[in-house]
Amino acid sequence: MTHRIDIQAVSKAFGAFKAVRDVSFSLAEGEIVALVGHNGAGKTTLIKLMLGLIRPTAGTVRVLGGDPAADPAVRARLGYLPESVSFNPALTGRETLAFYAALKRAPHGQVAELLERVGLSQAADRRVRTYSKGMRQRLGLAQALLGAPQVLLLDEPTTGLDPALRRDFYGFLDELRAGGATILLSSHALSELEGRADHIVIMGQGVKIADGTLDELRGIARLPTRIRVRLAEGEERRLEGDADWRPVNGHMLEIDAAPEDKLALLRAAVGARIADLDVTPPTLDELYAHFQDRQREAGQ
Ligand SMILES: Nc1ncnc2c1ncn2[C@@H]1O[C@H](COP(=O)(O)OP(=O)(O)OP(=O)(O)O)[C@@H](O)[C@H]1O
Repeated sequence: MTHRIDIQAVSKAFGAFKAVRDVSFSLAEGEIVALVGHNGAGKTTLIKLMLGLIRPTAGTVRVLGGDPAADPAVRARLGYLPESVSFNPALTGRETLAFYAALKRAPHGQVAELLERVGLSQAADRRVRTYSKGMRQRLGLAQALLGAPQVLLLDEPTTGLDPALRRDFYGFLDELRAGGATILLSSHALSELEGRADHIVIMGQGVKIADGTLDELRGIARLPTRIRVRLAEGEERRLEGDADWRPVNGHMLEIDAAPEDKLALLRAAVGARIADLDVTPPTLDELYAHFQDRQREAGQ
């Protein structure tokens, strides 16, 4: 598989402070990767390293086969949406994008095309000061897409967007991925990443503490899956063969199933007369808390 981004044993110190320590991961073509971690975990530092804005203290950062800090041609093929995007409020959306197109030496024709693509055509000639947060974020994304980049680095892109706009935003990222773009997005909003990121890199205090698909992370963490059943009318308040089911709300039973017990417990549940069944695997929030606790216990 071709790696669009390859980070190998990268450390970055600011003076005596080590913001990133010995981090390795890679991003393949057409992949959406989420970089998650608490405030100060090192996410923005990693993005700046990928953008070539800063150089690693140790290790190598390769983007599109080159060194982003040394090769302007590599940087020209990257799109970046910063964490807090601020535009000149006196310019219109169209003027703003034309300004960035000139800076990036992107064809001027892309301005109208991208405004259309992010759904801002109607508002293109209005001043940015009149834009809502969602419209500004879409203008930011249009700016990141100038020059048709193969790699997009998006720092907290959905902060401040309402659920409908977030859905639109992720739909848009799916379209870009289908076109072959590689997308890295940093986020605190873990729940919204489920089912959206192909791959998750969890950072904690400058160190990578976990890395994998959601299923892989679940496999490593071995957290229980919650099974909840509602028994059919008149059924006894217990399930055969297991005393560990807890009664909930008087008419339901619940159990936290270890991965190896899950199927047997589900069979026991569907073998009884039940009216309903819910199976909830560990969420990304729970996995994140688990990996953070593990890191704390390891005293890193
Ligand atoms: N130029 C710098 N000089 C000194 N320390 C820095 C510099 N840039 C970042 N740091 C420190 O490095 C650590 C990692 O910061 P970074 O911005 O990468 O975190 P982050 O994961 O993006 O956090 P957030 O979610 O709050 O944006 C922080 O403790 C920060 O204070």
